[in-house]
Amino acid sequence: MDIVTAQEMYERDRVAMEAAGLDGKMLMENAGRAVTYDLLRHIRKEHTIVVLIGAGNNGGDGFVIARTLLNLGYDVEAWQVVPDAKITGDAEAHKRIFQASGHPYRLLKSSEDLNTSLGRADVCIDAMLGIGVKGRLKEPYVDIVRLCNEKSIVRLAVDLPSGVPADEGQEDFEAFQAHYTSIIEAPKQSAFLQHTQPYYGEWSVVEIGIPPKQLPDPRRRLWDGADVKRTLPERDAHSHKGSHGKGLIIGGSPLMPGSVAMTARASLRSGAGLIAVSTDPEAIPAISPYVQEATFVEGRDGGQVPDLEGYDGIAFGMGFGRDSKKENVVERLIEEKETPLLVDADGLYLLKGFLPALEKREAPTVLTPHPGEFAHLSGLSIKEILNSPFSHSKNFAEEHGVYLVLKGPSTIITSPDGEQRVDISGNAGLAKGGSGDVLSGILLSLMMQTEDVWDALSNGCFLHGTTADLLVQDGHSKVDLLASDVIEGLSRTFRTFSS
Ligand SMILES: NC(=O)C1=CN([C@@H]2O[C@H](COP(=O)(O)OP(=O)(O)OC[C@H]3O[C@@H](n4cnc5c(N)ncnc54)[C@H](OP(=O)(O)O)[C@@H]3O)[C@@H](O)[C@H]2O)[C@@H](O)CC1
Ligand SMILES: Nc1ncnc2c1ncn2[C@@H]1O[C@H](COP(=O)(O)OP(=O)(O)O)[C@@H](O)[C@H]1O
Ligand SMILES: [K+]
Repeated sequence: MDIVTAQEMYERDRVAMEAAGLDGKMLMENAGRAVTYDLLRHIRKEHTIVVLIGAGNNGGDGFVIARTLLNLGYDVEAWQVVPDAKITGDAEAHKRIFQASGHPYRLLKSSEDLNTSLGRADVCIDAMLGIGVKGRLKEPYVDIVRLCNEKSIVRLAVDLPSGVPADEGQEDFEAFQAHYTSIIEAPKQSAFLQHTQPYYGEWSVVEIGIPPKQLPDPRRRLWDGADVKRTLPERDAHSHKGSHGKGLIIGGSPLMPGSVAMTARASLRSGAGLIAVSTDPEAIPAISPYVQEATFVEGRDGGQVPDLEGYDGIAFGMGFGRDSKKENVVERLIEEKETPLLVDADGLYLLKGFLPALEKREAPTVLTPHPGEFAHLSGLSIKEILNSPFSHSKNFAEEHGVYLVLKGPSTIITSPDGEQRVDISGNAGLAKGGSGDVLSGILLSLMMQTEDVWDALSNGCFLHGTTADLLVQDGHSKVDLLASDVIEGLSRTFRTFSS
């Protein structure tokens, strides 16, 4: 499923109109009806419903929704919150159809009247502003949004909660706080940002008849279970351990043995053929009982670099420590340019001074920062990153020729040529030390089992988050879930998603 900016959405509407001959009124009818039937999942027959209708095409959708609900016999009060002169174009055409159907609407004169109406209602449908919103809300919307947000009422939004910007990059806004949003045609960037996503509540997307084959590709999409089923490689019946990749994991230290232990175990649970660990010798007794299938390599005494040859993939950095005396390892890893390399955690701190050297690498380089680590690497602030994660990830991945996995509740995976995939699986149970180490192990393993690193990374993020979701649905809670539970839970996820 594509993820779009407001501009890209307008382009889609234009394609539908010009290339396919669907006119704006048809699209609005389709949108309003599709949204109505989607919203009905949250409405009961005995509910009293207020539909709030704004000045643009989002308001036009509102007239279609109000009419459809009234036609179906629901108890609806349609409120036009702007003067008549503001309702123009397709929205005006649908207002006329609404009136011709014999339905009355109320015109907002004072927010007091609306307040009384909202006080009686069970459900409020926000069809005031959509992708056309610019800057902070102006009156009358500010007042209305505040009234709605303070009422104990089911709040449903059409396309976007009014006031939420469609695109990344805007942090100063006030908005309708939806419990559920019915998104038209494609999710907008703001459905995935930490500061805007909570306004959507739960959401899903309705199809409105725009012909998919004619659409420009935004090179930005949601990666879902169907994508995983389609792309996860099958394990060949005639394979041997060498067929599934020999991986090296460099990390861990006497005070942080668990990190590398979990990366190694997650890697093996995700199908890697062989895993070798390079760690401080003092850490080995803590690691080996947890992951008996792994072997250990020599060469971490006194800052030595282990032998890097003969591996199908290397993961570096988890629990490694940030002592700059260990930077020689980073230099050597970058030189090993034909082996795929994943860098996480402390490795990302040590990598910062060597970023320009990354472009010499021939095999894929994968960086898996959370926003704090990405801030360190990029020199941006965490706030800047959270505000515009799509564009900052894209710029960084293109500039340094790397795959960037920017982790968070929505994880954005960017390829060196700037294509982006978003994984929204997972839950707050993963917000715990160790989750990232497990993810690195899964990613290393999947990278070694296919030629397609891009799919491997997307699938790895999805399997990691989905495992946490399945565990929380059955047996665990978000409170008790541990990173090591996710490793053991992978069995079930692989059974579900591999063919
Ligand atoms: N064919 C199509 O295109 C289809 C479109 N569809 C639907 O249309 C929606 C997009 O419609 P849109 O472009 O009319 O924008 P929309 O969000 O309704 O708002 C525009 C109005 O908002 C006002 N306004 C802006 N900022 C403001 C602020 N801060 N505070 C206050 N007011 C502000 C602005 O005022 P102005 O700046 O002009 O004074 C203008 O009057 C889209 O989300 C989807 O729901 C579907 O029906 C499918 C077919
Ligand atoms: N609230 C959340 N919802 C979904 N996934 C989350 C959430 N919090 C964290 N995660 C996931 O958990 C992992 C955390 O990684 P990271 O921050 O590196 O953890 P650590 O370094 O502590 O192991 C990432 O994959 C991230 O996407
Ligand atoms: K809206």
